[in-house]
Amino acid sequence: MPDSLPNADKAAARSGSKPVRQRRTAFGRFFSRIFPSLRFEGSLEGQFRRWYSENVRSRIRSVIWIPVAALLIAMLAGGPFSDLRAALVAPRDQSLFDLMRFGVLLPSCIALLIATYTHLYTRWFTPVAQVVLPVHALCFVVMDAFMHRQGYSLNAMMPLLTLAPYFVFGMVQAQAVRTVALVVVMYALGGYLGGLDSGQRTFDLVILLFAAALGAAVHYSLQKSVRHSYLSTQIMSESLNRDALTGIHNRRMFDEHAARMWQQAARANAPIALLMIDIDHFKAFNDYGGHQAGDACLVKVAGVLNRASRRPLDLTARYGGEEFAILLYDTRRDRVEELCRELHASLANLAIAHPAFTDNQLVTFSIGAACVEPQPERRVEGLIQLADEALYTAKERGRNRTVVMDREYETLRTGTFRVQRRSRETAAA
Ligand SMILES: Nc1nc2c(ncn2[C@@H]2O[C@H](COP(=O)(O)OP(=O)(O)OP(=O)(O)O)[C@@H](O)[C@H]2O)c(=O)[nH]1
Repeated sequence: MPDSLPNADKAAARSGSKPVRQRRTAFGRFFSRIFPSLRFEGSLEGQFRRWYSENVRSRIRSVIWIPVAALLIAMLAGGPFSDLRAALVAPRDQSLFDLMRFGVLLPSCIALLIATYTHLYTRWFTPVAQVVLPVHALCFVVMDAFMHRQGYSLNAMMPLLTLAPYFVFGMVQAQAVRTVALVVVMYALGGYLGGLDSGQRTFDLVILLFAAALGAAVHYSLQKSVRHSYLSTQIMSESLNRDALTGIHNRRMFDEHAARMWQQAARANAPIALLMIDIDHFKAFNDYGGHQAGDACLVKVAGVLNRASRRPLDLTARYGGEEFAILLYDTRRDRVEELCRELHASLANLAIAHPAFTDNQLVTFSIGAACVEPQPERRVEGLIQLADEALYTAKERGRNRTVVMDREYETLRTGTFRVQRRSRETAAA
């Protein structure tokens, strides 16, 4: 898919529908040239947002504690410390003021704070904060107008509230800009309804818009660098788990995934299957066709095998050299046998000629499959050993075939197969 396509067109191309032409104004085109969209393609954007919001969770929590603590102190000061309150904030009619502070600001801050400690945070925090912050803006401007009439000013709170969506609440650029726009609209509306002096209102709005624009520019460049480092970390960890030649998962990923799947299956009483696949006579392929042709053959075989692991928990990996492994979760013997037949047929369809044979013989592979129900007292090494033994048997029986083992697992003793294999090799020699 060409990189020059806009995101919407790429998504449309993937889904097979007609591309949606985005109509942009000249200003929109000019703006997007200066600030290109930071959004990632497809599911990566969702992954990034989840990662980012988890990353800023504790920071958000610590910051919300500040207004919660301040408002709780102010509330206490209204009871046993009323003289102190009179000395600090002295509006004569407290009822509206207290309604805003203790009826709206304090409960909503506490709700947000609690959310940061629970599982609700992931799904609900940002949408709720996008509503709560403009409501706070409305409260502040009403309090502002009230304080003005009393001869006090609260203006400093508004620029802080305008910057909070960018730098405190862990929102991505579009969410923060939408929230800040609402904060400014609420301020203008609240200031008008609250009867704030029009000169003061205009001055405050200019300050707010300035803070909003400055915040957006700084947030944009911060987001750019955060996204950049996220992407490099993602690419690095992906390449750590991928085989450089074939692009499928590598041995390292296989080992990690096998151990995790084993534990999961033991907990869920689910059967799992491991297929070990080894290309037949591959040394001869290299010797006659050359290493480059051998590499190309490995890539094609990996492509065939990779199609076998479509479900989320299944995995195809290059186990080493010309050997591959497929792990299948919750899969029984009959399905394994069917899948192995399909794999042999798919490879035959590719019709890769074997250069070592003159009679048009094609490249084939042998499959050793192990089907077991993991038990806590057993280890995943037993599964690998059983599949390995099945593969060895398939080779021994003439190659280009599948051998499935399952009951042997009951009597499996780690290490014994290798001993048996060696003694068989000695007897054959
Ligand atoms: N081209 C290429 N060859 C590789 C690669 N990794 C391993 N090999 C070759 O794979 C061959 C494996 O040969 P053997 O283990 O003797 O097995 P075989 O010839 O396939 O014999 P059987 O498995 O018994 O059918 C060796 O010649 C390795 O050099 C690779 O990345 N590229």
